[in-house]
Amino acid sequence: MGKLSRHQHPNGLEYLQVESALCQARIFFQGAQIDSFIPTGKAPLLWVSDADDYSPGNGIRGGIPVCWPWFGMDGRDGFPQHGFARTREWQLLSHEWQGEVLALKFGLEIQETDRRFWPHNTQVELHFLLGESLTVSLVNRNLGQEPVRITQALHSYFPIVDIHTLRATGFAGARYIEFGEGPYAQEGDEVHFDRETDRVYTQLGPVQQLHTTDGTIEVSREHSHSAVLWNPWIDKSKRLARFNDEDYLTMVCLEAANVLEDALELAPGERHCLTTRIRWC
Ligand SMILES: O=P(O)(O)OC[C@H]1O[C@H](O)[C@H](O)[C@@H](O)[C@@H]1O
Repeated sequence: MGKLSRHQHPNGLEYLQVESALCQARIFFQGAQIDSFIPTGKAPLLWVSDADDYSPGNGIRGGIPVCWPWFGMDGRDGFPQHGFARTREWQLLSHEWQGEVLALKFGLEIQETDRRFWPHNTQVELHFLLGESLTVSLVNRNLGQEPVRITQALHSYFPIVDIHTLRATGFAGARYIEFGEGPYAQEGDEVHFDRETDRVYTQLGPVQQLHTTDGTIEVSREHSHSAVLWNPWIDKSKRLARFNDEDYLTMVCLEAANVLEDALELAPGERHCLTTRIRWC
């Protein structure tokens, strides 16, 4: 059995450290945000900016921020981009070793001050399976009497060595909206990067690959037909908080989502589980 321990970052945030025969991982209570996952004998599977100081109240620039209960801008005054879940404290509900695989469950209690953003009676949990691969599930339950609409994403940041040589595959047949325009039909199966890319894909198949010079990362999704593919390129990198000007060279985001026509419409009593699985292959 591996080891699970609780620590505090020098700047205040508390986190869980996981060490097992299969992997090492670090998960912060703020946002239930994993910022490091290293399968044993392999390179890190998640990217995080060294410009981030892990100060409380900001989402960490890397790993997997949870965008919930809306993705992007809600449009209403004062509603934060990508929802509020990524900057709130989550609670650890359970941990269970399944051999060398660790299962962790976190829950978010909606505070009174957040009721203006989210007056609905829902339950949200984030589940991790930490083994040779990383599986993350965002689980929603509608406990109220009215249908609830949610848009969401597991905003995964990946290390890709060099954006100029990255090939992202698995996009054939999908459609995307970019910078508010489209939908465009995806041409071919592959995406290359030579400019700012901010695509919201729909009708997307369940598995994509990121081919880097260090190996191929496979990203698969369940109960999700949409994903976001993002690299800020040169100009936007200069404007982003907790991000170095050159960081765009070594990261890409491929975010398992339920957005646009793939948004959740949860009927009373309904449960939905968005899952992403990430591994070197
Ligand atoms: O800076 P953040 O609020 O974390 O957002 C980072 C990025 O998230 C998504 O990928 C959006 O599609 C981008 O437009 C946005 O810039």
